[in-house]
This record gives sequence, C-alpha cells and structure tokens, in this order.
Amino acid sequence: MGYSMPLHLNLSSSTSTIISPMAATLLPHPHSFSSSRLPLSHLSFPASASLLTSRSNRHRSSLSVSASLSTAESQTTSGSYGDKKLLLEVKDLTAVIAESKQEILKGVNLTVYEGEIHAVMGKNGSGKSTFAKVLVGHPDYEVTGGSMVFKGENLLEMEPEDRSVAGLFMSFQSPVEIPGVSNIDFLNMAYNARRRKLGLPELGPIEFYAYIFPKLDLVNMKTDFLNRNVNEGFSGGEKKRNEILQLAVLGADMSILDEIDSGLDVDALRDVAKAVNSLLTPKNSVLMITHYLRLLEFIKPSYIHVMEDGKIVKTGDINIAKILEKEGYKGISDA
Ligand SMILES: Nc1ncnc2c1ncn2[C@@H]1O[C@H](COP(=O)(O)OP(=O)(O)OP(=O)(O)O)[C@@H](O)[C@H]1O
Repeated sequence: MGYSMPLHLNLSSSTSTIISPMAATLLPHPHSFSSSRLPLSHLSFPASASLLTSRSNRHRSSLSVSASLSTAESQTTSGSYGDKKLLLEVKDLTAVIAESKQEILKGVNLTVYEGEIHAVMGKNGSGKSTFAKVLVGHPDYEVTGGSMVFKGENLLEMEPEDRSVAGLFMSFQSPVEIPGVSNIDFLNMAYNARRRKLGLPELGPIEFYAYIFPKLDLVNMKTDFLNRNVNEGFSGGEKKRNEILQLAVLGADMSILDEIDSGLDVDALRDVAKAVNSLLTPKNSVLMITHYLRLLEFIKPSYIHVMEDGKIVKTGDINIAKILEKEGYKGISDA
C-alpha cells in the first residue's frame, strides 16, 4: 500500500457503529463516522509536539505526584493546582443520543489537572462510555448543555480531528477491525497525518519502522502484528495491546481508556498497565473507565468517580473501588 495515495476503507456493518480508536478522532466531519467508508486520506492525528518524541524511555513520575492528591476535596477549579495546570474542565454537561434525543448525560462535572489519573466507575448503562465518547466528539451524541474545556479550548467548538490535534486520545471498548489495511500502514498514515498538521516532515516506511519498533516491546507485542490487518483476527487481549501501541505511537495529553482491562488475562493486564504507566509524565493525564479494582492496583488513580444515571455522584480515592469490590454499589450508596 502506498503512503500518500488517497485511500478509502470499507468498514463492515458490524464495525461501523463502533468507530476505530484512531479513526474516531480523525475524521474532519463527524457525520463521516456513520458512513461505511472511512476516508483515510483525511485522517489526521496531530498532537502536541512533545508527543512526537518517543515516550518509551520516559518513565513515569506522575504517579508519585498524583499520590499526593488523595482526596477529591483537594481539587480546585482554578487554572492551576500548585504547579499543575488545568487540563480538562467539564461543567454541568448534558448530552442526548443524536437520533432519539434520549438524554444520557444529565449534568457531568469533572476537573482534571495534568499528571492526574482519574477512574470512572459505575453500573452498566450509567453513561460512562457515553461521557468518554462525548469528550472526543462522537457523532452519535449531541451536547445539549454545559461546557467542556480542554487546555483552555472549548471542545464544543472543535471537530473530533481537532480534539485529537489538541491531545485527546480515546481507546474504545470494542476496537474496530479494518480489513485490508495493515497495522503498520494504518499507524504510519495516522502518524504522518499528525506530522503534516504540525508542519513536520513525514516519516517514510523505514524511518517509521525504526520509530515504532521499540514501542512493540512496551506492549509486549510481536513484530508480526504490524503486518496483520488492523485488529483483524486479534484476540480481545491483542486488540487492547494494539490500542496502547496506538497511544504509544501517537501520544496524548489526555488518554481516555474505556475498559482497557476487559478481556485481559492477568499477564496481559500487567503488560497493558505497565505500558500505560510508562507513557505517563507529570504533564499528561489518564481518564480510565473500569469496573474492577484490579486495574486500579496497577494504574493507581488520583481520584475515583462513580457515575450514576448520567452524573458523577461520588468522588474519592481507592477506597471507593475497594468498597465496590466487596459490597457492590449498595456499599457505595451507604458510604
Ligand atoms: N448510540 C446509542 N444508541 C442507543 N442507546 C445508547 C447509545 N449510546 C448509549 N446508549 C444508552 O445509554 C446508556 C448509557 O450507555 P453507556 O454505554 O454510556 O453506559 P456505560 O456506563 O458505559 O455502561 P457499561 O458499563 O455497560 O459499558 C445505556 O442505556 C445505553 O443503552
């Protein structure tokens, strides 16, 4: 496959509703998401220049920084927290399903500073994935009220592609398969699209291979996976590793990880968590959705939020997850 030719991908009907983790924030027009043809020639994943450098050797220091923030009360909504800058501020966010106008988000409030790790938990159907998708501009939803500001920019005025350029990355619960497109070509195109947007020279296949090669180790992935079609025939765990590989290649100021732990065996969970941790710096942050304490034992959150019926109803520390594990959601409402 050439690297510069305009390219369209046929997505099977089974994958057209859940968009590709990378394609999700790449398309210039949100309506294209529902199309079964994905214009890869328009893909673009630009992000801040700092993300273009290899993160694999920048080992995490943010966890120790985050650890000092142990209670929700310590959060403020000013532009900075000590030396930390405000990354994301969501206020009274309401959103409906675009087609049916059913309200799913009913006033979400969340403040994330750089270097923080936030976990969102909540019963099935409480709105966690919807919140994540609304943040990246998924066209299945319409925002009906409130605000979302990321690095000082109004997300509501930004196309999904521009949100990606600004440094938002989302890994989806069910990563899409893209038949006929190899992983390495896909990643190379997405990476180059970002570089173009940043006015940087594109990397040819050989240079890109050199760039990506060390990152395979990070997610414990064999090189064969680069030549396989994107997610095609990948096991659940391999898909999740591939998501993190995409994150390692493209980088993000804020990574939104939707149930990155689902379907992972214990070793894979450890690998994926290790990879995520290695990508953390005191400047970026993670918003992860999970049902289980076990992920939070590997990627230690600064805050845990509980979502219920489209709102964050509780914020606290790791004890929330411990109570949930032991007593279920009843334990939380009693606490
Ligand atoms: N595109 C959509 N079309 C129809 N209903 C939707 C759509 N998106 C979300 N919903 C509904 O909105 C509610 C919240 O869904 P969401 O996926 O956000 O929940 P969740 O908290 O992530 O759940 P889970 O823990 O099961 O992943 C659910 O009842 C779901 O069926």
